[in-house]
Amino acid sequence: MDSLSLFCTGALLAGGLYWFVCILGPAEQKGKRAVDLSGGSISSEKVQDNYKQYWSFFRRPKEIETTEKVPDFVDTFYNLVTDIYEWGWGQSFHFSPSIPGKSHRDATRLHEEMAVDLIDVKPGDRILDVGCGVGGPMRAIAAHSHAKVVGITINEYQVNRAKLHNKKAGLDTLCDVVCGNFLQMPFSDNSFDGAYSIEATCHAPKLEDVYAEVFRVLKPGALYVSYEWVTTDKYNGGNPEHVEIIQGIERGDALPGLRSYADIAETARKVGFEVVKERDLAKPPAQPWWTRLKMGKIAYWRNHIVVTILAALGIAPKGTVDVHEMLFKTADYLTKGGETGIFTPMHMILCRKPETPTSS
Ligand SMILES: C=C(CC[C@@H](C)[C@H]1CC[C@H]2C3=CC[C@H]4[C@H](C)[C@@H](O)CC[C@]4(C)[C@H]3CC[C@]12C)C(C)C
Ligand SMILES: C[S@@+](CC[C@H](N)C(=O)[O-])C[C@H]1O[C@@H](n2cnc3c(N)ncnc32)[C@H](O)[C@@H]1O
Repeated sequence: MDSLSLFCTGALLAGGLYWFVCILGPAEQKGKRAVDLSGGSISSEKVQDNYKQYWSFFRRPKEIETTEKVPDFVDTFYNLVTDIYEWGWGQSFHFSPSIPGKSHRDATRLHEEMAVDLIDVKPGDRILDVGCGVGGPMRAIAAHSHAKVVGITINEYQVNRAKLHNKKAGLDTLCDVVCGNFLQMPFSDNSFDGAYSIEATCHAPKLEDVYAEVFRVLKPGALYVSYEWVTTDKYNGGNPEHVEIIQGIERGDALPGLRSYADIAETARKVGFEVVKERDLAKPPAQPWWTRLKMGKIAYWRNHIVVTILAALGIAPKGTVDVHEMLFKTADYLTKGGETGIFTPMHMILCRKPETPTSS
């Protein structure tokens, strides 16, 4: 090979590698790098076992129905997926409607700001983020509203990630994060001026339990908004294809059982809330939320190769490949859920805690 063809081959290889890693690269450029993928709070050698344990819950559905076991199962799930989510999606672990001409990052931020705008918050108010993840929404909401946000998550690894991100963003004076169970929150009665939950309460085995806790900690007159994962009126439990899609979503997202849209307002009223507004934010004119999942398909293949190589080299924990594969399949089920219209991740409910207690 003469030196010119050697140079051209080298340049092509380098260009290809650059395209593969950087241009095709992760959805979120800042934050997690592939070489830092971990099993959250699970030690590297136990990731594979924990993944098997996660699946064993679904072989014994009764276990998932047992309320006390669910938070542990959800905690294990988030140890397994948090780094992959951050690496491939960003710091906000939720969907948002696509907005023509806007980036995913902007569409995500607008969806988060809408939540805080709905609960009518003033600068300096103390508000609660129920199921806060690594705090993407919390930071957008604090920066937009100047309210003080307290987030709660069951996963200790997420608490540490969220605190680190808050500090880096210079928002640690406005944002605080607590490790705890939203079914039994470590906060006093009547202590928050508002609350929101973004795609998190779907992990509660009984929605009533988490709504009752939010009701307890809110001040009278305060508002709570939630974006719920639900099946829509198009879902037909007698259709095997529908059942397969919904089961696929439940298994790949640590859900003890998806609820119907019709259960949400009923549950809110049952715990004492007044329902101010309820709407599926995915309905037209909103643009599809699942296009981002579909568009990322080539990057997911690239990620699969990267994860396989890193696990083979012992850089990523064994088991990361299985977790990644599970998410890959989940993305397909979610897309089908969106395309058929039987599922929405953004059924919005806005509730108020009455000024005076209602007699039951
Ligand atoms: C609200 C929840 C999480 C919603 C979403 C943030 C996540 C649901 C499915 C996830 C993903 C699927 C495919 C992954 C891909 C194979 C990988 O290469 C990069 C990360 C993914 C895109 C990942 C990112 C987060 C999701 C979109 C639930 C849990 C209640
Ligand atoms: C899909 S993530 C959404 C996170 C965040 N709202 C966002 O949009 O980025 C769901 C969150 O709910 C939290 N969660 C689930 N069950 C919980 C429980 N019982 N108590 C506290 N947090 C819980 C998870 O730990 C995770 O942080």
